[in-house]
Amino acid sequence: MTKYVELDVRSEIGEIEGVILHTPGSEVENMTPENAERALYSDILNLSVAQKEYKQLSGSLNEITQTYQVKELLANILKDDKVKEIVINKVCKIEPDLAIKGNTYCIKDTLLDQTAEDLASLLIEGVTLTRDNLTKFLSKERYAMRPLHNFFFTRDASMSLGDEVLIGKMANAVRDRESLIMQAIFDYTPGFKAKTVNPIDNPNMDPNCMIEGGDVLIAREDILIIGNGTRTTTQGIDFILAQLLSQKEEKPRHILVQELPAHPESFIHLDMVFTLLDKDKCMVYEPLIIRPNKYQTVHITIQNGKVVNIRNENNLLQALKKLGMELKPIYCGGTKEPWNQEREQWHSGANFFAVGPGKVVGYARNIYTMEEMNKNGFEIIPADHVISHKVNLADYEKYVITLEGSELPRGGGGARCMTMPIRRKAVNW
Ligand SMILES: NC(=[NH2+])NCCC[C@H](N)C(=O)O
Repeated sequence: MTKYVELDVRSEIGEIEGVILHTPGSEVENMTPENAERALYSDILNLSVAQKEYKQLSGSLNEITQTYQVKELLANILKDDKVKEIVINKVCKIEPDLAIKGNTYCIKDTLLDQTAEDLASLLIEGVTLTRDNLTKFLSKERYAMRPLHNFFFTRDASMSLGDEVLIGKMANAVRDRESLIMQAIFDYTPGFKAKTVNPIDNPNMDPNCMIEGGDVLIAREDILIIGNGTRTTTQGIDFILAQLLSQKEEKPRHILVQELPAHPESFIHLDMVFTLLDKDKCMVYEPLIIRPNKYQTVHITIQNGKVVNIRNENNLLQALKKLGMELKPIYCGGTKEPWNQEREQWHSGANFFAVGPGKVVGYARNIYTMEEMNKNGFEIIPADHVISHKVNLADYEKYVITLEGSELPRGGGGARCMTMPIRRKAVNW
């Protein structure tokens, strides 16, 4: 690592100055139809195609900003034997079978014996079960320690909020090790300056507390928009609320909560139905965000360490407008056919990652969404043209860099889900 980075993220759209990625590896293929659901997948990805598409994301982001890879960051901190021991002990705390001597899955000593690089790979890709006794031979499990199938969605297990990093309290145990790794990276990487906040360190944490980064959007320095659904519970949002209250700021701050449907699974996070694109534009899945429906929008105002108001709003856009943020919605799947809206939302068509105001990354396959973006002044630029320097991004005021996206969306997310920003420039509102 070359320079010292102070974490600082106070919007969704400020010019990006650093982002954490994880290139998908063998962990995304290592599942069977039987356990794909347990892995939180609707299908099994083809790794070579997924990696080719992923290169479009990482390659174009490399042209724009400093990128970091989880595996390299992890290997780097594990070089310190003390950190290595702390990390392994923490992993064994959340996956106790790994440390119980005589237990089928006990591999703690094997983990301790690894070099930093190998350990980093094993912690992400998993450790297969050595079938050296009858129980292990007959076991239906392939892994002693399971792969982290979802880690290329780096958005979810940790989130930058100002100069702090909130560690995700994952809804599913299969993703818990991701949070642990991200916290270790922020706590021990000498080149990062960031304070981590982890709900599980709070002795009074509500057992129902769940928070994932796909649900937490920073609209403006004083406005958080948080999805409430299968991945982030009301208790999780109350944890964030309590954090903000403890800062006792004089200036009012706002949390807008958007309730999400539990089905289909493409509604898992708020960023699958709503993302910010520019100072005055956002991407919406219209049936949920704009059209009247039973899913509530709640506005919480806090000031001087107190909740001064909590009320229902008609919808997210109206609530934002009252706070002085008037956003023009661009429709995922176009304006005409609910059929196309549904299809493109399913393929993460609403999930855009902003590298600056009016400069975003998304999937090319969602052609009706792209048509709408184009109508709204965004130039459509294939990632390959950025990587091969066929275009100069500085020539465009507003653009979408497009990733092919036939394989990656089958993992259940898009460009925003695959990026964990750690630093953005202030927005000149
Ligand atoms: N921020 C997001 N929308 N992330 C998508 C994560 C998808 C992943 N398969 C999961 O179920 O956890």
